[in-house]
Amino acid sequence: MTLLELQQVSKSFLSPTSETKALANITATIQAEEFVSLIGPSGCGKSTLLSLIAGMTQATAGSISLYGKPITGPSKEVGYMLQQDYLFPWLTVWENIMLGLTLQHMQDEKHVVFAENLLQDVYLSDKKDVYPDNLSGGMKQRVALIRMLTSNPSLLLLDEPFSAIDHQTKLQLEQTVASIVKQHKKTTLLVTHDILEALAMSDRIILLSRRPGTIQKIFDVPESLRSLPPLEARLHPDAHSLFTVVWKEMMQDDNTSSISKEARS
Ligand SMILES: Nc1ncnc2c1ncn2[C@@H]1O[C@H](COP(=O)(O)OP(=O)(O)OP(=O)(O)O)[C@@H](O)[C@H]1O
Repeated sequence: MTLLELQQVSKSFLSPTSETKALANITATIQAEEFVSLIGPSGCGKSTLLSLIAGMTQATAGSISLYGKPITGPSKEVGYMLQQDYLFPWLTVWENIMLGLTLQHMQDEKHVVFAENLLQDVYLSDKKDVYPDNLSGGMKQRVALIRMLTSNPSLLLLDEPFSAIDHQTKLQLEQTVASIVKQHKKTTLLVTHDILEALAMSDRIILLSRRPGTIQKIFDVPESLRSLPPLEARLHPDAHSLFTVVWKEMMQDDNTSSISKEARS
């Protein structure tokens, strides 16, 4: 079943003196319960695409629909999580989580119990009354994850949620996200710069070209990786051979990006 459909989506940012073409003619569909990663060189429009799907900005051309209905603004059906947690420092963990529900008028018993269970799943029940300043970066991201999940959105948009934390915590969080997404049958679109992370977590990987971002290539992740938890998938030989394939494709388009400069230096 198709959950998300993008038809010829383009986005330009206009200023009085210039126009930045961020995305051009993006056409793609994402099926319910699919996990898709979005990769591509810096500035190719990955975050812009997520904010369009989240209904935070409007496309310049084309259409985006969720369950066949056009996206016209933010919706309860779509959860959005960024690199930084944006927890309110003057609220406790539990108050931060409840705020999300209150703002969406969803503070009923069913959702409160759901939030309590999720908090338990990520081993943070004992941190309910703690303020964010007393949490590690990984804990803050887990709270932000639960805050997003409590309203039970169908589609999760994750914009580099693991990039601001240390490597060990990132690997643990990948495991947590993968298991929650599977257990709760979510559809997920993840923006990442980490090709191995994309291979370890996804069913498909969409590679965007450099700006204006167009779909350069879509990779199907083989069952040998999809059947494994991310930590094991990262270590599988297929992940390493596919890494090379994806990397080469990325470099074909992008001889001027910071990544290729780094690789050549
Ligand atoms: N609000 C805005 N106003 C003007 N230009 C913008 C705006 N948001 C993004 N852009 C531009 O659009 C292009 C795409 O930006 P975007 O942040 O989507 O890229 P990205 O692929 O997510 O980059 P990165 O991987 O570095 O996070 C960039 O050139 C950026 O400067």
